[in-house]
Amino acid sequence: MANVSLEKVADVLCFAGRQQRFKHYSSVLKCEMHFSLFLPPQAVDKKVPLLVWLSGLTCTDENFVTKAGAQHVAAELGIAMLAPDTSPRGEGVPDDDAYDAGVGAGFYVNATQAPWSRHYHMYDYVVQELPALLGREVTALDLTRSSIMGHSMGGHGALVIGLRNVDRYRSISAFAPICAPSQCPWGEKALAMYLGEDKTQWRDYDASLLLAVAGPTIPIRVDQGLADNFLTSQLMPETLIAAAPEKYPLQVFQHPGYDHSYFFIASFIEAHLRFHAQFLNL
Ligand SMILES: N[C@@H](CCC(=O)N[C@@H](CSC=O)C(=O)NCC(=O)O)C(=O)O
Repeated sequence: MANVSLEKVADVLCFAGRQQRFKHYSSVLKCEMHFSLFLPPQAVDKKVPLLVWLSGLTCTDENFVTKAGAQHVAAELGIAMLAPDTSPRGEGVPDDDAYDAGVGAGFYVNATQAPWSRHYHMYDYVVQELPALLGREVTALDLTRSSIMGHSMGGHGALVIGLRNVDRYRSISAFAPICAPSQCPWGEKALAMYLGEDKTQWRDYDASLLLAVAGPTIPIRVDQGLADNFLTSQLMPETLIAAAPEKYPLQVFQHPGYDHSYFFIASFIEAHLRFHAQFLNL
């Protein structure tokens, strides 16, 4: 493996914990990447569990850190939070002019189609490379206690990654997730571009299709604003609800008046952290 050492580029006191940012070379993505990590105050003298946040289209690792207001609850609950970037970036990484493709829009897949397949392996980056790196370099983390959450494209990523790795994550939550990417314009465009036109190759990245055949159950919480302008065209929570096997532990909360923004996320992030804490702090 190439150089895997971490360079700390920011470290700020926040609710008695540390809000940190790191730079490293990713051998999976073949470029330099940044990620953000919040360590709660409890990490000073014991190992703490990890909650992974996956952001949506156009985001970097910093949107969640600066807009969601999650640190005060994470500090209280003793939970670390990891926010990766949303795609590979930098010189030589292919991009697209549109906001919903290429840089900032990695869709948490392993691309198989040129030119994307050289760098766009966000699934492996989140599931394999980052946990391995953190396990080696951040001794305060207890990675046997991990959960995953996200927003929109990142909600899709959290559902897909959690459902495909039930042995690694204890719970999943999502804000306004893309629930059926095989059937909505954002998903159809991205999956065709990254995985090709053969829709059988898309199944492993469609949360509704994965949930329909879910074996071991992993608790899921979804929150959706009803004034979200992407609700009917892109997100389709009704497809996820319909796909859930009977008695599956899926909770979906609908909120009149809330839109797709980080103001919605900030309004309910505490509920998500407390949901995950039930499983992480066992
Ligand atoms: N620019 C686009 C919409 C972009 C957008 O809304 N991005 C969301 C995530 S959407 C799904 O993945 C986001 O989180 N933006 C960053 C932020 O800080 O708000 C358009 O104009 O339609």
